[in-house]
Amino acid sequence: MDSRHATLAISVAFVAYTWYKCRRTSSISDIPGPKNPSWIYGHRWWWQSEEASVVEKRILEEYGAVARYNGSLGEDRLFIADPQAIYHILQGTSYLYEKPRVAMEMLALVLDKGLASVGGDAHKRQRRVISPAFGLVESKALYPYFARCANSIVDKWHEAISTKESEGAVVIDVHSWFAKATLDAIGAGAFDYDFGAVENTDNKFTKSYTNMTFAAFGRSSKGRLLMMELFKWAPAGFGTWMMERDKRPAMVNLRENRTYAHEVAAKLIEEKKQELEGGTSGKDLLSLLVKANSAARSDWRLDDEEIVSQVRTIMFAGHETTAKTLTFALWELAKNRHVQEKLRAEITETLGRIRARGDSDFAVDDFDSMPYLLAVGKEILRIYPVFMELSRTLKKDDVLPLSKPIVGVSGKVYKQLLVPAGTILTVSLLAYNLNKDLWGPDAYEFRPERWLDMNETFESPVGVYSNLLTFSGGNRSCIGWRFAVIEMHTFLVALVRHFDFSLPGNGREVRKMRPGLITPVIVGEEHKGPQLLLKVTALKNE
Ligand code: HEM
Repeated sequence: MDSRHATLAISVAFVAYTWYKCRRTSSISDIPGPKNPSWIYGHRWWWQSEEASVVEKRILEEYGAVARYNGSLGEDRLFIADPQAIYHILQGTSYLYEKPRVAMEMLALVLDKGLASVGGDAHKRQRRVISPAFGLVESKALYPYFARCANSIVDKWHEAISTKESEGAVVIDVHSWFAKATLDAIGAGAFDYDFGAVENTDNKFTKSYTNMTFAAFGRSSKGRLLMMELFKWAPAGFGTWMMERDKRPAMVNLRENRTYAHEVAAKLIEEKKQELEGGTSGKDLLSLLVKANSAARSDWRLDDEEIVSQVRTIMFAGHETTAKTLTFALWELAKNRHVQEKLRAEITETLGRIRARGDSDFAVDDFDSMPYLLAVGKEILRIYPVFMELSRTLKKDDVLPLSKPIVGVSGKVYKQLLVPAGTILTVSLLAYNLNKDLWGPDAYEFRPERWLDMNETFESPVGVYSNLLTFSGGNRSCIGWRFAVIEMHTFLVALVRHFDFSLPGNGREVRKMRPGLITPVIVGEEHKGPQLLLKVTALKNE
C-alpha cells in the first residue's frame, strides 16, 4: 500500500468513526455531567486517580443519580446510581446490558470459561447448575470451616502479642492477614482444602494470589489506560493477544497463577468425583457442585474444563473481596470505638446465653439473634462495596426508566432516557449505597444504628442483600453473597471477642485506592501495595 492509499484509508476510518460516534452519542449528550477534562482520556484518568467515593460523591452532589461522563476519544457514557434505572439494567433476563466484550476477554484470560467470564445462554446454563450449591442451608453448613480459619488468625495474633517485647499489644497490617485468612476460608469452605496460607505464607500458590489485582491494576499509567480503552475498537481477541505478551511482573504472575490454579482445581475435582463415586461426598461447595452437576439434565451439564473454571472463578471472586471488606470493618471499629464496645457487649451477652444453654461456642444461627452484629455488617457493606462499579454495554437501543426526572443541558425534562445501542454504562454500586435519597441525609456517615431503626421491607429491592448493591442484583449478582456474609460475621465475632482494635497513632494516613477493588494503602507507601495498620490488644476476658 503506498502512502496515498494509507492516508485515504485512515481518512475514511476517521470519518466513519466520527459519524458512528455522533450518531451513537446524540441522545445522551444532553444529560448533565462533569466537563470533559481531556478528549483523549475523558474522565477515566481522573476517576481512577481519585480516592474511592470522591468521584461518586461529587457526581451525586452536583448532578444527581444519573449523569453523563466521558470515556476516551470524547465518547459519552452514563453514570447510574438511580434505583429504577439500575433495577431495569440488572433485573432483565435477556442480557441486554452485558459486560463489555473487552472486560469479558480480560476475565477469560484469568478464568477461562467460568461464570464471571461467559455471557448469554452459557451463563444462564452455568448459573442454573451452580446456584443450588450456594443456597442458605448450604452456606450455613460452611460455618465450621470459617470458624476454624477465624480461630487460626486469633491464635496467630495471640502468639504475636504474647512475646515479652509486645507488652500486650502489637501493630499489625490487618490487610495482609485477611488476604491469607480469606484464601484459607475459600479453600476450606469452597473445596474442603487447606491452602495453609496463614501458616505458610511462602508457598508459591499463596504468594501468587496475594494482592493480585493491585499488582496488575494498581499502578496504571495514562498510556496503559488508553490502550485498554482502545482495545474495544480492535478485533475480538486482540486485547487478550496483547495481554498474553505483557512482560510486566504482575502480568507474568497473573499468567503463572492461572497455571497453578488450574493444576490445583483439576486435582480437587478429581478427588471430589472419587468421593462422590465412593458415597462419601462432603458439604463443601465443590462437592455440592460436582454432585449437582452429575444430577443435572445432560444438556445443562458442565464439562470438566468448565468445572475447573468455576473453581478458579470462586478463588478469584471470593478471596480479595472478602479480605478487603474485613479490613475496612476493623478500621471502622478502630475509628468508632463506641460501635466496637457495643458490638463486644452483644458478643459477651450472647456468649452468656450460649453457655447457659450448655454449649461452649457460637453456632451459625446465633448470629441471627445478634441485631447489632447484623447492623454493623450491613453498614460496612454499605459504605465499602469493595467491588465499586459494574461496567455494562447496551446491546440494542433501549428506554431506561428513571426514579426522578432529569433536566437536560438544553432545559428539556427527561422522565426516561432513550439510550442507543453500544452505550457504555457505569452502574455505581458505591454511589447507590451512598445515595441520600435512599439512605437519608447522613448517608455518607458510618452509623450502624440506622439499620436498627429501619423498616427493611423493600418493595422492589435492587440488590440481593438488604437492598444494598454491594453484591449487585439480578442474573449476574454475586452468587457467593451468603458465603461472604457468614464468613464476615464469623471473623468479626471471633476477633472482636478476643482483641481490642485502635488506630496505631503513628499519623500515617490511609487512602482508599481504586484498582478494581477499594484498596487501602498508606500515603507515601503506595509502592508497598495494600496495607492497613491497626494496634491490636489482647483482651483478658476469656
Ligand atoms: C464481600 C465479599 C464479596 C463482594 C463485595 C462481592 C461482590 C460481587 C459483585 C458486585 C459481583 C458482580 C460482578 C459483575 O457483575 O461484574 C460478584 C459476582 C460474583 N461473585 Fe462475589 N462478592 C463477594 C464475595 C464472593 C464470594 C465469597 C464468592 C464465592 C464463594 C463470590 C463469587 C462470585 C461469583 C462466582 C460471581 C460471578 C457471578 C455471575 O457472573 O453470575 N463472591 N460478586
